[in-house]
Amino acid sequence: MSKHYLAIEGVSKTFGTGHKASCVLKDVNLNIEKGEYISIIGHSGCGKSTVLNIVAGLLPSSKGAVILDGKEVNAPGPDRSVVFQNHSLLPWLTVYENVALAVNKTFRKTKTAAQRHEWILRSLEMVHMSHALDKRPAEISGGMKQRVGIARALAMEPKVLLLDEPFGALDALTRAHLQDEVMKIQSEINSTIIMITHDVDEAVLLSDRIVMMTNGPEATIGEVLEIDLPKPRNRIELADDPKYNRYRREVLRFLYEKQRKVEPLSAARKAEASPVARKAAQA
Ligand SMILES: Nc1ncnc2c1ncn2[C@@H]1O[C@H](COP(=O)(O)OP(=O)(O)OP(=O)(O)O)[C@@H](O)[C@H]1O
Repeated sequence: MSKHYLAIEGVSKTFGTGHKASCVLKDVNLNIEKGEYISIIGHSGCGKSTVLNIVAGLLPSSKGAVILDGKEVNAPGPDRSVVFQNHSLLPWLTVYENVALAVNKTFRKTKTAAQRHEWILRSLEMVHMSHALDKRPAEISGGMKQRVGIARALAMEPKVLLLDEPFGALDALTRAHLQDEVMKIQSEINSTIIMITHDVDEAVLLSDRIVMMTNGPEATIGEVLEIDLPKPRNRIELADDPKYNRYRREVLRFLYEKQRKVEPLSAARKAEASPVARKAAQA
């Protein structure tokens, strides 16, 4: 049995069968310790969400296994909660009720009604949403909805919090506020987090390690970068920190030099690139 808190062991994933089979992930291996903040970064379509969905138990792997705290993951469970880029709150329930739904289900047998109520209030307080308990999702901003989604996910006290581009749909300022809040919450409750991001600064700012994925098909982990910066981290101070900038450059180098994404050429650009077309243009 794995001695690590979370182990992704030799995970491969093929979608489809026969001549339509496509091997998206090949032999992904990663060990994560309790309280670690891991970011997964890689070009669009390489398989980041597939990894996250396998850890969440939403997708089965074709080969290999995910072991969480000594138990193999085979299905979704309350020990892993997921926050997606676009909030998944129920529109007919209030902020309080959205969190209550998860809390009442998870702690039905282990907490009294009064304890559950306190817990819902505390979870919403952590993300500064106590002022909007009775509002419905349509009455609050995108950033606030994402806060409630995070509160709901944390309220279930998962062993691992899985964040799939949680700040991706937010404007830069809201994004920065929410990143700071997540950093603070993580330092307070020591949660184990796996986050998918496309944002290099976000990855360096928040993570203990950045997992960089190669391009698909048959994507796997190319490099893992340890971020040895003291916490709590301050985005303004780090902007001039040589170590921070070196980490940033290393991720950028991986993405834009080592794993440069070659987009398929459009018909027009292909024609432009052909020697005949170039000659014709020069004539
Ligand atoms: N259910 C599915 N059936 C078939 N192919 C799938 C399925 N889910 C994902 N794929 C394919 O697997 C590949 C990886 O997809 P995935 O969503 O994991 O990538 P990603 O790195 O998260 O992309 P992005 O950054 O754009 O969100 C893509 O080519 C996608 O089309």
